[in-house]
Amino acid sequence: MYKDTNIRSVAKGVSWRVFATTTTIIIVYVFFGRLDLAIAAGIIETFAKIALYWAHERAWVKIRWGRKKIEPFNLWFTGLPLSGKTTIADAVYKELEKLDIPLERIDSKDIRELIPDIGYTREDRNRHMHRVGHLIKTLQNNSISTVASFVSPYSESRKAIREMVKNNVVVYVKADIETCKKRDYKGKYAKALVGQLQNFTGVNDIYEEPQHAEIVIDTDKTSVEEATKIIIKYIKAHYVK
Ligand SMILES: Nc1ncnc2c1ncn2[C@@H]1O[C@H](COP(=O)(O)OS(=O)(=O)O)[C@@H](OP(=O)(O)O)[C@H]1O
Ligand SMILES: Nc1ncnc2c1ncn2[C@@H]1O[C@H](COP(=O)(O)OP(=O)(O)O)[C@@H](O)[C@H]1O
Repeated sequence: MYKDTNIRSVAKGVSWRVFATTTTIIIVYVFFGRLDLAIAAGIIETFAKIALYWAHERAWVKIRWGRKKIEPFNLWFTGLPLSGKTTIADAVYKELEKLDIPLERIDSKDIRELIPDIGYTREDRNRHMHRVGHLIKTLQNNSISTVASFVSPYSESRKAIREMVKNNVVVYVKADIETCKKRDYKGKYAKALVGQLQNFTGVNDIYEEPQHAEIVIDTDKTSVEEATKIIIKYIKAHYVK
């Protein structure tokens, strides 16, 4: 959130004066044909109206009436490991930053570093999701929208998130399991496939496909750029008008 400072109000007063006073000088000159009168009117007006503009602007800063609270949304990226959640969510976040709305990026790796003692059993993941939901809810209370990316493989935890937060937009980042294995730059599938990782989604744990996702991105057919455009278009149509 940003707050208009005093100096900004003064700068606005000065910049507006350049336009407005030039107009006044032209009008006086056109009507009276006297340049001395036009310049005198311009000088008096400049000083008087910068002060009046500043007072008017600062009074309006204090008035709440007519202000609309920004409605926060939560973009929730779900999908198999290496389906492309982080890549697309990062690109979307970068675009959303340009809209100048209060925004936070929440990625599974950051949260798992923040809350390290959590595993990958169904119970642990659901507990983890509940904490993340609480975090998003707290941010939303301060009008902060979120771009969150988590495997979130179980329908019950996605349902819990939907119930906890406002304006939840589920983006199902879809990729064939074979595609994900090929994208394994983290070496996680390789480890899971030889039994070094337990409860690894897609190998020895299930991924329950979302049935009611607002947006589905098939990354086998859709590029990161195209996916970003689709998601930004949705957000602009529904939340940032
Ligand atoms: N069993 C197991 N052991 C070790 N590492 C694992 C395991 N399962 C998943 N992963 C990796 O952790 C990432 C998933 O974490 P998430 O917090 O998104 O999962 S969840 O939403 O709580 O289900 C996920 O990372 P991403 O590739 O970023 O999705 C996985 O690479
Ligand atoms: N269409 C696509 N959408 C998203 N990622 C893609 C796509 N095509 C290839 N990739 C690659 O797949 C990998 C996905 O990794 P990442 O975004 O970390 O996945 P996740 O967060 O789901 O584990 C990246 O290396 C990315 O460049």
